[in-house]
Amino acid sequence: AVLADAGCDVALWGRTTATCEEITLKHRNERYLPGVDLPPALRASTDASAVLEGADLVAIAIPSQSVRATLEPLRAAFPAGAVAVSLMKGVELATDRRMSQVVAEALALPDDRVAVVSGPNLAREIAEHQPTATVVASTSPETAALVARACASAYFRPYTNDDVVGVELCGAVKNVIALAVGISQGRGLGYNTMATVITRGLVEITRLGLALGAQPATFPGLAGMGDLMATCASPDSRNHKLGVHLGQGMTLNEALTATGGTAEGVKSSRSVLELAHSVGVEMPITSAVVQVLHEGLPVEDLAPLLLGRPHKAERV
Ligand SMILES: NC(=O)C1=CN([C@@H]2O[C@H](COP(=O)(O)OP(=O)(O)OC[C@H]3O[C@@H](n4cnc5c(N)ncnc54)[C@H](OP(=O)(O)O)[C@@H]3O)[C@@H](O)[C@H]2O)C=CC1
Ligand SMILES: O=C(CO)COP(=O)(O)O
Repeated sequence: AVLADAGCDVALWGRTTATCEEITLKHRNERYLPGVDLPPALRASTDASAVLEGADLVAIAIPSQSVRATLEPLRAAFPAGAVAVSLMKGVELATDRRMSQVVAEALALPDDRVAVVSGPNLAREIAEHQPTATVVASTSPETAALVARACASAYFRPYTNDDVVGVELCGAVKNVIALAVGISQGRGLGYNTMATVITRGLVEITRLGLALGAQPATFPGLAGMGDLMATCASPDSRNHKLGVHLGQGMTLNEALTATGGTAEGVKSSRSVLELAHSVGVEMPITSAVVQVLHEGLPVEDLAPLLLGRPHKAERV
């Protein structure tokens, strides 16, 4: 819808016939965006080859852990010269790879034909044309500029960036921090706790990013602080919501069912922590979230675990 509103000729590929027909004929997607009118020019089909034919730009928006398996069969149909755009905010569990790396590998594309879009971009608000901005990152300035031109509209403002590593890590790790904020809110804790988790969460994101070669300026930007704020503040965020359910005492399975949709931080928390271990970076909030979600740590032990660590200077 963003691309169509920006003037692009857009075809969608989906795997469900009824959803594709609903989008093309009724300009609605009631399951994912109830009540939202989609641009009438949007058309959708389950025929991937037909949708990909002649495309200049291919935007990919599916759950991170399904990207490789979904894209590999499409490699032969991927249009020569087209740019792939990753909208995913996760890290592949089996390989600890960022999504632009998975996309490039699955489609056999060079880095300069891959871009990443990430920022404070909650889907429903965008679908309602509420103003927001985003970051378009690519190792190629030409590719980033092409994607930015394609998606810019009266309600959607893209900024280009060459720091793909930083932008992608911001998008993946903020989901883990939003889970921690949700857990604290589910336990009835207030704004001091929320601000502490967000601020120290940004420190974790920055530390990991710098160790992996990201640029410092990315972290206070839209993909970093911007998306962290949106996701941790919004009751619509799936990661935030799932954290609230856990904080209120649900098991992980109960919380996944109650939340619905994809909460990327659940799986990516593990791959992010593995990445941190691989470069010797300490991520106490991420580690505590992994322990609550996957290792049986009771939610009431999360805060004592974090606050009981040895005291230290703030900028370490
Ligand atoms: N929603 C949001 O506000 C934002 C999401 N993102 C990121 O975009 C990515 C996709 O998220 P989102 O769109 O919310 O995810 P959803 O869970 O809403 O799924 C989106 C699409 O992925 C398809 N899908 C689901 N599971 C699979 C699978 N196993 N294999 C292939 N396709 C599948 C769905 O198809 P079907 O209907 O047939 O199941 C649907 O068309 C995530 O990485 C997320 O972090 C980024 C910014 C904002
Ligand atoms: O990434 C998002 C907003 O920028 C969406 O967050 P959730 O995946 O938690 O819903």
